[in-house]
Amino acid sequence: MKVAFGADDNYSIARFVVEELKRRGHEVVLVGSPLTGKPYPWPKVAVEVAELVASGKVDTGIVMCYTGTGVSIAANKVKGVRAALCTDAKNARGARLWNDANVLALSARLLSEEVAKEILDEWFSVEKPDPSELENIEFVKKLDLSR
Ligand SMILES: O=C[C@H](O)[C@H](O)[C@H](O)COP(=O)(O)O
Repeated sequence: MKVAFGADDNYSIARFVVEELKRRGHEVVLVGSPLTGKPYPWPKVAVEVAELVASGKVDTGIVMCYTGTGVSIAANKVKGVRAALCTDAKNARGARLWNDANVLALSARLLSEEVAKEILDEWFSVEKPDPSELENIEFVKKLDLSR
């Protein structure tokens, strides 16, 4: 898969996730600090990754900041993006299965290498949302609260 990855700082766990994605055979498009090594504002990281996902230039996106909250909030401002802050594998599975999430938000503060691998396992193993959730997912897709 083609995966956009962005982080606001050059966290060691960010570098680990990028290497893990490549090891799994994904093509990684880097946004922000893992590319430049310099701090990059979290809203910019999130919106740049989200726009790559919304435009279909990549298959999925991963955003990371210290808490994971800022990037998840900002990514969700981009129409067509459903970003989910996931702190463990079960929530990552739920986000794909029940929410059809297309951007994974991660917390550099909380994430260990072991949990990162478990989260990626689930994120990439769910191919389609649960049919029983399609009505809810479609409802969310149609939401446009911009005034
Ligand atoms: O939600 C925001 C993120 O957790 C940031 O990573 C955190 O605020 C640190 O950002 P900065 O390095 O700009 O202080």
